[in-house]
Amino acid sequence: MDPSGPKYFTIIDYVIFALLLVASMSIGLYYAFTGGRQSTTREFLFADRNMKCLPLSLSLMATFQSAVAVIGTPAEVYANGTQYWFIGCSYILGLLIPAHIFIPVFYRLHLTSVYQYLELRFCKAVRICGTVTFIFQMVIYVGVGIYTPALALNAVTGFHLWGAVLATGLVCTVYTTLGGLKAVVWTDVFQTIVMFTGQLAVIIVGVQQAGGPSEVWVKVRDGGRISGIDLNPDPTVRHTFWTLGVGGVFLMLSLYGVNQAQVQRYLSSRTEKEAVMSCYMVFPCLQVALMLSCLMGLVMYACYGNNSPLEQQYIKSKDQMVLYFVMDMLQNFPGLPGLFVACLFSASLSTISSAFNSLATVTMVDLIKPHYSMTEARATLLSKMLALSYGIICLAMAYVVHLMNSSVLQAALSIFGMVGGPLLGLFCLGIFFPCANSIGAVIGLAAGLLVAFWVGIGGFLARMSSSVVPPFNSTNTVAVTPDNITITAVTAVIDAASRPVGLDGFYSLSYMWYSALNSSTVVVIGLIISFMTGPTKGDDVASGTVYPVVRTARSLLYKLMQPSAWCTSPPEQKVRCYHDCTIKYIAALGDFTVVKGLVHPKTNPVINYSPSCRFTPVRPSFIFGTQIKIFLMKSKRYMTHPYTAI
Ligand SMILES: CC(C)(CO)[C@@H](O)C(=O)NCCC(=O)O
Ligand code: NA
Repeated sequence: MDPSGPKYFTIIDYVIFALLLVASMSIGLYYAFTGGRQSTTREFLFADRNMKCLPLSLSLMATFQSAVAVIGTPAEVYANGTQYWFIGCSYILGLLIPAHIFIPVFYRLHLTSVYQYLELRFCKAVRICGTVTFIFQMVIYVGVGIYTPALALNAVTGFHLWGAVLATGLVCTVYTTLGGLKAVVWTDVFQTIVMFTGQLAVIIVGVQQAGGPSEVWVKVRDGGRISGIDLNPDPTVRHTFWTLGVGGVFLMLSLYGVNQAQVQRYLSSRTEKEAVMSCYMVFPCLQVALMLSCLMGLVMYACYGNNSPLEQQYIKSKDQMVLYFVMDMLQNFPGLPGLFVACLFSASLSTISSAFNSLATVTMVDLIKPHYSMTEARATLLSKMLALSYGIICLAMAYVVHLMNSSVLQAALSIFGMVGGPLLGLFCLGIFFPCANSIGAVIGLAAGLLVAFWVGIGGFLARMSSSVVPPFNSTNTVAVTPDNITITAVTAVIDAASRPVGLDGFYSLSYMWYSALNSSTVVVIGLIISFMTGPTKGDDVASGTVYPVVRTARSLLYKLMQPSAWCTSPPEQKVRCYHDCTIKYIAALGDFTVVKGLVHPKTNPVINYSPSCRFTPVRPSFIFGTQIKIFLMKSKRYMTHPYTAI
């Protein structure tokens, strides 16, 4: 291994990199000139609402998997071992909950932007607050996403920094602007394949250079890089099972449950079932992505051990490790460095394009359309101009990120928690708490953002000041204390003394808890303010905007415990439903008759109903699902209460 100086790209590397950009552009152009030629907003922003589950799931994964994860995760595993891998546990609930709670609610409301939900459930002001918060979140995130690969590339290969930033930003802006969501999704698919291929190639060559898989295993095991599950309940420890596996669920919910970029994909699928399936399929894709990046960290450790290029001062930051490793290991494999750089840029392009498209959507749908009426052609043109202007704003943001300096993975995940967390809380307040009102929602969101920035910035400053005066840690103590017995005692004392208390304790909260903390703040403050200002009454909540948690749980429990109570009698009388929801059962209680059937009021509003029923008041324990209004065909009389549907 020759560790000296920066390595340079060969012509093949440049060609491979250029091919990636050309291919992505071509996909954009293809969708600009086929189908409806992107002439309607429905096509430009929702891919004609006709997407299938496989491309959607790859695209869903690609959106929040950027160069940040590709170079940040291996650097984390190299430095601190495989504890981070436990974030994979959070994917289970982090995808099941969106699939079965958020998708059904949003899909059935036929939304165009997820913030429209906030207006339906609360009011216009809440919608605008939500939209602005989202724009803020994505613009910062994209800044990190564009800048990260360019910086790493620049530091290690001498590739021009702002040239790379501009190339990514421009290519991405062009194909997003021309090809709409179809181009975004299909470039995501292509770019995901390039990303996986690049990572796999580096891992394979790396393992070979390190002397084979068993050698890698021995080295990482002896180097203490295989972490067992850490069940320490202390919330200030950066990575434990609890911070990653439980705190991570909230992070995942803010990304996969309520983020416009993802919800837009769910909404663009052909059917609700397909949307749910695509959410399920994200699980294996994310696990593969996580595995590849963790393995890369281990292989890197096997090659360098504790002799990291960072310590040898070949590079300046942890985030340059992966590219240094790639250039170092692959210099005798012309084309492979180019493939990996393509992998890195693929990861970022797929993120940036999704962000541009979703930003254009919300600006159009939430901020412009409700206030100015315009023709479809003008609206589409404006959407395209918006995608373009966000491209330029994000390029400017990349420059701001350039001025800050922290580990990119932690920075990105902190942004998700600090801005995405309060947004998650806002949606949870609406979906799970029928009593929450608009004032509660706005003040709750403000409180959540306030706490987020207080803890986030407080923590950042605290870390900055503590890194000036390096704190004692156990390794320092071992080095200076000759006697083993005193080591433990001294370490324990220092640990106890340095455990942060009071406000410092608050500031040292693990960044993996940010999403959970901030979303809970919004819910708690939102509920308190709602109760103080007069909670919303059940009947005043727009139908379909609340997820009936208690009723769903009760009906599940009921079905489990008393399945025989569901009896069906021959249908004879018609019942008409005037409610926009799917009805599976109509339970007419009193004499306990249940009619089974699947009804959608738009397509088939009539359901057969047994005549033996009398319309006596419902016993509360038998309410299943939302209440519906039904119409008796025979008597032409509206019955609003005795019938419920699930
Ligand atoms: C979104 C998660 C946390 C899911 O593992 C992951 O993709 C990740 O760590 N992303 C970091 C941000 C980024 O890659 O842009
Ligand atoms: Na991506």
